[in-house]
Amino acid sequence: MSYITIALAKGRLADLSMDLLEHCGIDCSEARSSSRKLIFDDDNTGVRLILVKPVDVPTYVDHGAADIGIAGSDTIMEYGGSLYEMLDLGFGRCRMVVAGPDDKNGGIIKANMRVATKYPNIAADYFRRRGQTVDIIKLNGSVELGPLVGLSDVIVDLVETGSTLKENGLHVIDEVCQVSARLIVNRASLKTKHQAIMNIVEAVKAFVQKGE
Ligand SMILES: Nc1ncnc2c1ncn2[C@@H]1O[C@H](COP(=O)(O)OP(=O)(O)OP(=O)(O)O)[C@@H](O)[C@H]1O
Ligand SMILES: O=P(O)(O)OC[C@H]1O[C@H](OP(=O)(O)OP(=O)(O)O)[C@H](O)[C@@H]1O
Repeated sequence: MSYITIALAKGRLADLSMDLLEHCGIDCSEARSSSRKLIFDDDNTGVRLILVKPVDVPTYVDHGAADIGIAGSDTIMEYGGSLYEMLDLGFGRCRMVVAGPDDKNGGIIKANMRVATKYPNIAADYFRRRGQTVDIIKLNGSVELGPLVGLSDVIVDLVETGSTLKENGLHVIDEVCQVSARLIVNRASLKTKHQAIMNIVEAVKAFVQKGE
């Protein structure tokens, strides 16, 4: 059987992504309940789900190992590549910000600042557009530690409730962009499996629009 493969992010987007697909008739029950398995076939719909690290969803889709992916716009933007971004799914909403120990007025922005971030491409692009030379330090988590231990002057990271910043004495200096989950499609798959992919895209779109 030739499946349509959908890459889903493990972690905080997983449940909402599976809710969405289940509303579109795709069985996610095994993917929800299984602990270590990574690949799940629904023979009724011809959909294969694969579970990957959130940051890797664009990689699987860009290389054609998945036809469709659901990922945060932060990871899609950071990856770059030539993916089709088909839908804003409206969940996983947060903001990408520059934050530091001083607020807007005090935090601005000395020459040759050190910027800690999980998003080196987005951060570099933001400061390049401001005409500012910075030193980017790539981290993989707990980014808020950077300014607290003298690793960096500021961070570029996600803020949702603001409690991580607050509990670490950091303030938003500027917003880089809004973030939400997106449905992405491999360029070649959209040509070679057009109808099957558009059936899924249209079903997801109808469900998302109903919730708006
Ligand atoms: N408060 C938040 N913090 C981080 N990401 C959020 C938040 N709210 C929504 N998101 C979205 O959820 C996506 C996945 O986040 P998640 O924390 O599951 O993965 P991750 O940060 O890559 O973690 P890990 O490295 O532990 O796998 C992010 O890329 C972002 O689009
Ligand atoms: O504004 P808040 O609601 O506090 O959410 C923001 C925090 O959540 C994310 O971290 P995550 O939980 O993914 O952990 P990480 O440090 O390992 O990236 C993000 O990187 C912030 O640290």
